[in-house]
Amino acid sequence: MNVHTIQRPQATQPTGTPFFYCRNLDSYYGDSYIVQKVSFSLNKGEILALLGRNGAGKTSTLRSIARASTPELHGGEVVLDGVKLHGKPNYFAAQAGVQLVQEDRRIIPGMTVEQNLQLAIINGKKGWSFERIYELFPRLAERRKQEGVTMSGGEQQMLAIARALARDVKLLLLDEPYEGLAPVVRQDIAKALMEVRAAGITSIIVEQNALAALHLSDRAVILDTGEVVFDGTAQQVLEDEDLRHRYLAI
Ligand SMILES: Nc1ncnc2c1ncn2[C@@H]1O[C@H](COP(=O)(O)OP(=O)(O)OP(=O)(O)O)[C@@H](O)[C@H]1O
Repeated sequence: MNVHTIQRPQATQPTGTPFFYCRNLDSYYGDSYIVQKVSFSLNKGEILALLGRNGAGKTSTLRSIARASTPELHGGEVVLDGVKLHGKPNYFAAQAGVQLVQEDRRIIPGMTVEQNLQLAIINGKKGWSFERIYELFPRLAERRKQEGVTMSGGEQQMLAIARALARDVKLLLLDEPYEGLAPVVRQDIAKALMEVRAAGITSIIVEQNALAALHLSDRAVILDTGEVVFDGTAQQVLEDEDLRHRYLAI
């Protein structure tokens, strides 16, 4: 499948109470004010590309939404499916359905693919069955008895996404899912993410390869020095050369 030709419904700005929103997020590393009044919202089942140059604050925003321990969220609201994630202990976000797939993939050494999946569901609500996950990623099915860290980068990325799906994920946060992957493997990941989207799961993708992310996404938010400078559809960014040049250098 060519992701460039995927037909997507027209993305719209959420009206009423959106499925997900963050409002005026303020996050700090120590005294450094990094995420500055970031706000955006998403409809259920949409993919949002969170873009910007190096150091713009993409990963920090993603981590703030996931309520990771750093950067520290000092202010703002994060609401998913009507549930407030701000003002709660950090672990609550995962319980409420936020899953962050980090750039380094975090596959547990010494464990097989299947053991990595089993470990993911030891605590908390279960999501997709292993059968359904293996249908999405046949490569993982073939390698279920193989030690996870001995697989290729693409297969490890599949396992990292699979672990999130094994949990009851409502908002999938992907930090650089294409990092270090060959184009053909990126296509496999893109195809899987479109299937995840078709299953109604909402995703936010941070990706250096902005064009690839835009072709996959409904919506786009661009950050510059920790602030939102654009919030609209992915199509708008694809069509606006000035905008792309100014903030994404593409
Ligand atoms: N652990 C940290 N401690 C202090 N400052 C940090 C830390 N992590 C990131 N920063 C700073 O926060 C700012 C935003 O970084 P962030 O990683 O969120 O940007 P990014 O847009 O994801 O960049 P990249 O595309 O290069 O990964 C940068 O100035 C960075 O140096």
